[in-house]
Amino acid sequence: MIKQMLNVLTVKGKAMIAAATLAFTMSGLLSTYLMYVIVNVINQGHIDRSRSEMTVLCMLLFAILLLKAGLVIAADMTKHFAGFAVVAKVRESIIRKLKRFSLAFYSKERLGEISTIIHKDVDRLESLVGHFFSVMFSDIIIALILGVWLFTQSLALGLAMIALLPIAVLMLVLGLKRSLLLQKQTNDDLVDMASLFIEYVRSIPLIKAFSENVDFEEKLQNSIRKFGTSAKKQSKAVAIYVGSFSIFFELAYAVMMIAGAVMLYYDMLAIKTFLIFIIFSHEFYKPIGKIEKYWINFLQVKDSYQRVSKILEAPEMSQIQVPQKAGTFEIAYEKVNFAYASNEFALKDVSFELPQGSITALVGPSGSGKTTVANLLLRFWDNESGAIKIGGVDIREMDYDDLLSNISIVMQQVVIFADSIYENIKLGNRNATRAQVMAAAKKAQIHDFIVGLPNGYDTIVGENGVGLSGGQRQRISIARAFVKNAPIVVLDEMTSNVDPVNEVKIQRALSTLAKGRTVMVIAHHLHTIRSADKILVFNAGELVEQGTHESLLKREGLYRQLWQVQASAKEWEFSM
Ligand SMILES: Nc1ncnc2c1ncn2[C@@H]1O[C@H](COP(=O)(O)OP(=O)(O)OP(=O)(O)O)[C@@H](O)[C@H]1O
Repeated sequence: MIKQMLNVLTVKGKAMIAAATLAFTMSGLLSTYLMYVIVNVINQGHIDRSRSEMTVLCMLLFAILLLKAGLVIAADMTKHFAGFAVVAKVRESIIRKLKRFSLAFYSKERLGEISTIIHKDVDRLESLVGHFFSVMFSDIIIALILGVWLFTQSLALGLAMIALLPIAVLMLVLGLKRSLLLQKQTNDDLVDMASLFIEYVRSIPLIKAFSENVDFEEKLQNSIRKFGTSAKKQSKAVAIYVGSFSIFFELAYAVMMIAGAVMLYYDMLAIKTFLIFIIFSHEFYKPIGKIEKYWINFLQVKDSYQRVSKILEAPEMSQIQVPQKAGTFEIAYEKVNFAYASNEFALKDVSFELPQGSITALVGPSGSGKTTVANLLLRFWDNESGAIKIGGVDIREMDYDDLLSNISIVMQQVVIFADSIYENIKLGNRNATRAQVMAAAKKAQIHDFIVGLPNGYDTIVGENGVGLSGGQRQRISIARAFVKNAPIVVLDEMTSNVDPVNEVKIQRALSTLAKGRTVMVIAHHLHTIRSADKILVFNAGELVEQGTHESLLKREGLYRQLWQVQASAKEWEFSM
């Protein structure tokens, strides 16, 4: 696992960990050397020596202290740099990967998971790989060096020093394994309890409206009790194994002391050697005493590491080696079949064409597959069979960034970032000048609104900024499409009601945007797309009719029915 985690690091990161380990090791060894000098002084009675010798000794001690302080500062800095390098590298890799997944990857649970990974898991990796590794490695190296040295001082006392360690470590490992099993149960119970709490909070309005919901509350209380019981069971197990480990660990030291005292009594050991063992065995025992801490850290990070690896190793959307470019921008769907993994819905043998520069509307009952058809063009998902072509080139043969650069998207749910309006529009084209952004906003009918804001184009919107209405958001999104100036536009018409002024502005902006481009509109209000060049009518994943508004009305088909339903709904609205 250590090896896998180190893989997260770049060569530079690994070098920084090695440097931090070296600095910590040297600093630790200097501390022991300092102690050794003092032991020697006490043992050999140097106190009576000449003044000049004492001065040299004091200066040596002082130099060692200074060097040690310098090393600690260097080690601390490098370990933090290594930590930052981990965070930056992992987050960058995740961001790069996220863009390369098809949308099938992003289920609702995944979104929560990704956010946990980016925030919590990467930080944990940082703390372990960056901070913990160097300290742990140096503890082990120091212990090994001191262990070997102590054995050369006295083999017998060395053996006494380690006599009980295997039992202590065995107790600890067995206990930790049991705790691991119990931890899984505790975690499962915690997840159950948390989900029930979320469900409870979400349904509070319902619970308030329909008297008390005794059953639900009882379920919640049971889950709290269940979690409490498993948490207690785990704490008990942990206390028992930590306790037994401590007993054997302390006993190991006691055995060494007793053995040393006996050897001293029988003149088998010099007092200085005994003194050395008493002082330096602490450093030798240090990493063993910290095993539990290391283990717990590893367990926490293991989960985080696995979640991070799951993302970094998840299969990406297929990328072509020698990408092709589209020269023209007519679109063709040829016998396209596609199904989501999670439900029955499927697009069946869908074929149609969108001539370059024309407006095509996708209509049909809710759930008939209009959005799915549009999403396939953006390769949010890949079709299973058939082909989608732009200018005769299969979109899977195009470079993905190139494909997206040819398409502007105006969706219903407009994502506004917590930034200035200017930056939000510029998102459509990073190279756009301020004048181009303003020209786009004018064409999108949003310029007047923006200049009326306190800081004009520099007003911060989105989270913690100025709020925008649905209509204004959509016009920002249209402005983004204008600055992007892509030859293809995919448009999801708004279903929610906007006020008549906003609606007129949006319609005007969209008409300007559509000029000279190949436009695919997912239409919900049939009256807005009457003048489209072509209307494609979908039903349950199949393309059932296509033609102009007039030609489709003449046929006694689904379009006519939908038209009549919408017309009668309007009449009903007026007669209310
Ligand atoms: N991400 C998804 N995962 C699984 N199924 C999906 C997903 N998105 C849509 N579907 C399903 O595919 C079917 C078609 O959905 P789609 O959004 O394409 O229809 P639509 O015609 O655009 O509907 P609406 O007019 O209501 O927006 C629906 O049954 C829907 O539940």
